[in-house]
Amino acid sequence: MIACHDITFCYPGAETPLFEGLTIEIDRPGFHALFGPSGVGKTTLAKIISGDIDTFSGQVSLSTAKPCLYTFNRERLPGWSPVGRHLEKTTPAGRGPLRDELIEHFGLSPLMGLRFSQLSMGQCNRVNLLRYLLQDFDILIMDESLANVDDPTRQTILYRIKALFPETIFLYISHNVVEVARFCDRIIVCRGAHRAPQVDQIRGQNHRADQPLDKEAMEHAMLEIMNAA
Ligand SMILES: Nc1ncnc2c1ncn2[C@@H]1O[C@H](COP(=O)(O)OP(=O)(O)OP(=O)(O)O)[C@@H](O)[C@H]1O
Repeated sequence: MIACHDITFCYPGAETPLFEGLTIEIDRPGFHALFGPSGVGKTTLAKIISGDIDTFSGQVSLSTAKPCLYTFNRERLPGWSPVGRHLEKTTPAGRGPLRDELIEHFGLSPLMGLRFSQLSMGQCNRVNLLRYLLQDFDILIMDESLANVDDPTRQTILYRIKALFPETIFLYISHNVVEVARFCDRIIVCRGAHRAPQVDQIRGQNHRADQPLDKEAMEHAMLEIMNAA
């Protein structure tokens, strides 16, 4: 459903390519991760998949009917606008009930009367992610979208997204090894163009709120991810 084949990409002026003949595949819906050290190219790969960067060689094929959206933390929001009114104005037709459910589960109800300029970074990031979840998409890339959000709230949000969108592909970029091992199905570990293989794929716990958590398997996945990175 996401297939990147033989991708080579170099930023203009850079001495070495960021990716050289990189191939990755995600063949089923669910919650997957892009993981790896800072600067290894996760955001760049996300932008190649979403179509924001098109100056690469190789092929990207997305076999989905609806678009692939890319969202990141610190996205620009209309600072002067009251949050509730902005969400009402931008909610697509028929998505009001989903919006209201997400507002409640993302812990945003008390903020609806405030302006964006009055929100914390973590509050802005939650509202921004919610705006994307109301759109039409088959793939959503979440680039550190829950940065500055406390762990219990992140957990609630991730469980809710997984329950509400079982047929969608999420590509979750995060530096939190515990989180990706727990919530994600496949973890694509980016290792850099100079290493072979450039990426490794690890199975996570893909945990849902109504399941028991296999802590031993999760710790094993965390070790595998750390060793691969
Ligand atoms: N527009 C750009 N022009 C030139 N180089 C860039 C550009 N954007 C990113 N880079 C470089 O490409 C490399 C990969 O950046 P990228 O943002 O994809 O990494 P990342 O893995 O997402 O990092 P982080 O985890 O810190 O967000 C870095 O060395 C960065 O300096």
